[in-house]
Amino acid sequence: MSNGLTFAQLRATRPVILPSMLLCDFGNLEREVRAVEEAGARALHLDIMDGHFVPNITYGFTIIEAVRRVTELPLDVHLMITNPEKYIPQFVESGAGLISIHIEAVEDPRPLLEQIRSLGSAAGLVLNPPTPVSAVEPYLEACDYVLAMTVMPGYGGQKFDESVLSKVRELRAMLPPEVLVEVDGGVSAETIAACAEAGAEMFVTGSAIFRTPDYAASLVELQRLAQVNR
Ligand SMILES: O=C(CO)[C@H](O)[C@H](O)COP(=O)(O)O
Repeated sequence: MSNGLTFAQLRATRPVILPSMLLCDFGNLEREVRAVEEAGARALHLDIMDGHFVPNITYGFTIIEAVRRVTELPLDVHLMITNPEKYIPQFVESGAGLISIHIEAVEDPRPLLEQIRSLGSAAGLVLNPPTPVSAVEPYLEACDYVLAMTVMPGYGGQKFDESVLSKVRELRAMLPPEVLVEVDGGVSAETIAACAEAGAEMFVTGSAIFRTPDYAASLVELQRLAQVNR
């Protein structure tokens, strides 16, 4: 199976809401993937945590491969791990169409971003709430998207950090239109419009979908609120 729509095809459908599988029922993974796809999701977000870069531990290649087997949606794989350079090819092989790495995890992200692109996936650079935009600025031309974390990474269900909105604005002003700004953490019906207004066009949402009774209704509402006229 292919790794789904290309990033360019996905970008053409922005704004994009990405359900974060971290919050799904892993005992029914296939059913959850099919449910969000049927609800209208056009891409999925998968969080890889190693217990070193972040305190939590999630899952690895096996789960990415399992999700890849049941959907052709693009998989946006967020690496919250130390030494991401050891694992990029295997994540691409597992089915990751988009891969993001943390600026805080590496000395120089450029070779990794280039490697991700050379293997045919879209390359993203992530910054945590305390990290300034100046830290990622030298590498922006090697990125297809930049993920501004709106919580400290590690767990779903945290409170959205409003102070990150100014960084989203700063990034949007700096980046060419084809490079997208993504937000992740506490993104909900209450916070998504402010993110969109600041310039975000990719929205990772865990609780705001998986902790609601009707995934389709939640996705439609988030999609409506993310629509801003530029
Ligand atoms: O990266 C993450 C946590 O580190 C998750 O993607 C994110 O927190 C999603 O959950 P929620 O929308 O409930 O905040």
